[in-house]
Amino acid sequence: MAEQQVNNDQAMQDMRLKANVEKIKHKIVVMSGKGGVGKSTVATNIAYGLALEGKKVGLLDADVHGPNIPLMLGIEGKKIANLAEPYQVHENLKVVSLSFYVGSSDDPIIWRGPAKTGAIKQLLADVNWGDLDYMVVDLPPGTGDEPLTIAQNIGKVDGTVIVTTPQNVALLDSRKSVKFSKLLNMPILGIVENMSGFICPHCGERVDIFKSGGGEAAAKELGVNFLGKIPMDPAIVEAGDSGKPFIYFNNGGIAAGIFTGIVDELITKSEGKTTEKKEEEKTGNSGGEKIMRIAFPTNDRVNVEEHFGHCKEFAIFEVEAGKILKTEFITPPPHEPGVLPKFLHEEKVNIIITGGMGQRAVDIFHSNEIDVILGASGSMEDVLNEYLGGDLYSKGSACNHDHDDDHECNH
Ligand SMILES: Nc1ncnc2c1ncn2[C@@H]1O[C@H](COP(=O)(O)OP(=O)(O)OP(=O)(O)O)[C@@H](O)[C@H]1O
Repeated sequence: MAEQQVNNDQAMQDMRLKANVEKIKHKIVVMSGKGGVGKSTVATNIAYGLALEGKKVGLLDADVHGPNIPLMLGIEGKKIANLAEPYQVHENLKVVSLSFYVGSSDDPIIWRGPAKTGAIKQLLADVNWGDLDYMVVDLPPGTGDEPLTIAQNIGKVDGTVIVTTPQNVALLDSRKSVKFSKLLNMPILGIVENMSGFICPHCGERVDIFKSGGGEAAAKELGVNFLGKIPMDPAIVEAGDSGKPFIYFNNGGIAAGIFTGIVDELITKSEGKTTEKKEEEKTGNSGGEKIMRIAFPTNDRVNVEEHFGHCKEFAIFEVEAGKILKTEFITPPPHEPGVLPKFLHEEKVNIIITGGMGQRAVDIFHSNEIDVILGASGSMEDVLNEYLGGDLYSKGSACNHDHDDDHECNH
């Protein structure tokens, strides 16, 4: 009799769970081969980024042993009045963490497999998630009970995001997650290489403290998509500790741009289309396509000259909808502070791509409505194709000496 009651209860829970997950359009599962690689940071920023794009999002912190998400969202230790209601941290973002249901946040959670499985199923079945565009699930590291429970109960998943670090062991760490995703029929949305290089807070330049590119190489070798390299940025820790995710502050820096790019790619992959807002950002125009004029300093008409202030000429590529309409070479006036930004503004240039430049010069270009991309070297054609393919981002100054035009970083 008692056994039948248990079976009935389980069947009822399965029905509620199914009804709940059917109301969620897209599901993204964030996982990693090992701990401490920034999985929760990536999951939180993805969820918040989707919410900022106007999507209705639920973030499920399924990391039974180290639920960090409440800390990152400033709701650590908050008591939930009604345990069936998720915590609303933004008008578009609801959060549920296992930490809501245990005593102190300092208490270690020691649960065995069946208890973990039961708790996660309950969060899916009995929390009032409502209609959602996305559910983002932050899994504990590895491939244990929790990932299995999620994969078996959440229904069709858009895919997994695998977070790793830049070192060589990334391949080893990612392999298990890739295998696990494939075994459970979860498509892989891509690998994120986190803590990849360090962004100098003084000049914004990227320094590769550890090795770089492990995650990217792992993606290549495992034949899966690479979503991007997120640098180590002190602002990410500060944001995490302040209770608002990094993407919320979007400081216009490299890491913020990469996070936003990842969110964008996930939307494209999940929904098969780019957001209208992003299209506008790409074209700079809410109507038709905008013609862009992209300038490179050059001395030989082939390669990018790293020092924009001392180039013989500027190559200007006129581009529309990713196609080069024309190329011209113009001779600049003698270099004096402020002269070249004004000159290029008059030439209707929108973007300058070069090797190095001081912050003061960058600011003057910005005040002349010209975007600056730094760290470029080699053939202009390759760099332009990288830019048009969306793979080029500003890496800070490419040169490692002080610029006469006020590059002041002394790291
Ligand atoms: N790109 C980054 N730059 C600087 N700090 C970062 C970055 N990514 C994560 N961190 C910091 O590293 C710490 C660990 O990150 P996080 O909790 O996201 O890792 P995790 O992989 O989820 O860990 P766990 O194994 O406990 O689940 C946090 O303090 C976070 O703020």
